[in-house]
Amino acid sequence: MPNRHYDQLITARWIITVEQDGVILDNHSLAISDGRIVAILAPEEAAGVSAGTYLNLDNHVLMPGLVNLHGHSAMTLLRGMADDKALMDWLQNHIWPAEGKHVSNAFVFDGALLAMGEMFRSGTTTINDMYFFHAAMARAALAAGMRTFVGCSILEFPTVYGQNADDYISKAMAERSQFLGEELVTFTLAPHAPYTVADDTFRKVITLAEQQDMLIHCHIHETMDEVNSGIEQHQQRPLARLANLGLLSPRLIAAHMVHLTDAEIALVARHGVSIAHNPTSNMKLASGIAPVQKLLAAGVNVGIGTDGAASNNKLDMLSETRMGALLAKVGTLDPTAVPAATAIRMATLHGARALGIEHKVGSIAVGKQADLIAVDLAQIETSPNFDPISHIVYAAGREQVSHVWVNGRNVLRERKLTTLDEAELKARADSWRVRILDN
Ligand SMILES: CSC[C@H]1O[C@@H](n2cnc3c(O)ncnc32)[C@H](O)[C@@H]1O
Ligand SMILES: [Zn+2]
Repeated sequence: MPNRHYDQLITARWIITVEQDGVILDNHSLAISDGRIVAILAPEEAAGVSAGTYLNLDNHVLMPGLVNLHGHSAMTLLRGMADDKALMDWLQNHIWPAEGKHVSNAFVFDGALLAMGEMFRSGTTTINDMYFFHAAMARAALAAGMRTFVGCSILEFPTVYGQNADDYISKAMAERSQFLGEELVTFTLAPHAPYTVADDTFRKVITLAEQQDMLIHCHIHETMDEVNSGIEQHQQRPLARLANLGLLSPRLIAAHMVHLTDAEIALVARHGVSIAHNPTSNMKLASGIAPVQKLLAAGVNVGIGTDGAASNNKLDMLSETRMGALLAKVGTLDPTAVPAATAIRMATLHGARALGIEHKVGSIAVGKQADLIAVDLAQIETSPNFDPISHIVYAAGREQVSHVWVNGRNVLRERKLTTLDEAELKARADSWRVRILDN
């Protein structure tokens, strides 16, 4: 092999590529140039290579960055405000009133930066978000250096951000136009849920998404109440209503999908819908257990999300991956449901596939962007180490995430954020706490 020069050479004790379940590369190196993985080198190949920087991760797993497939980043500022409630009580009596008083450009910017700090420190490199004040969210993404899908919320009723569905849509498209061409930022259309969005609006969203080639991100079948009240109001289950409207397609990311019949699982499989599974939020709001094992068996692309920090209350994709594996087992009484390698694949490649960026991120392969994380396994909590894949899912904590790169840029180094000021993030969060308590 010719003695090539690369920007960075990262050598790790173990590399989990996620290209093939269960495969681990020992003591291999990744050569990175211009933010991309340009070579995966065996020890003897790496010996003669030169690079701008060298990093040896002797006790670490190097793996693709985690893709958080459903979140509301700015809701970090409402963390711990309303716990131990069911979804509708939580939303209508606590969260929506608080959002009505406090959400603004500044709230979204500060809350999103706080979220990104927390997400980097737990190994997330991509967030698929949905909230309000999208330009503030996009500015936060660029400041932090996080790959971000900015979901533009659409509802029928007024909030601090919009008056009605048309207003939400026109604001979304105007804000999107300011960020076209930004590699890290992609806008999506986010009709909130079947119970807050009318048929005509769903039709407009479908047309616009097709015209502008945008993804659609929507909460669907999160609770039994949602399904039952949908039947009362529309004489059909919400998913059937959405299918009749033409919403089901590969551009749809359906968040939650907890309550599904076997026929509905076949329906979403047939239409190529992706699902964002949010195990902790579904447990905490007592929404139920999504039929993940059946969905995977039917060929549905299921990724993992945290939901917002007001319903989780962590933005910790490593822990969420563990929860996804555990909840599948308890939900089916089958310990083989969602094994560790599958859980990792869901948290990485499946998320990337849902977002249409599987060709760029989600696994470690030559040609992909260097969205990577390193997890230090030389800790008491992960000793002894028979199987790094097992440890990533079942034993390691987010405290063990040592390094994170997005597009080859090192945004977390030895657990220190490089693009964000930790003291400033905490100070701003606390000043929001004071403001919220005063009102
Ligand atoms: C359209 S996104 C913003 C909107 O959604 C609310 N929200 C946060 N978490 C959930 C959830 O799990 N189900 C339904 N709605 C949720 C958030 O508070 C915003 O108002
Ligand atoms: Zn949500």
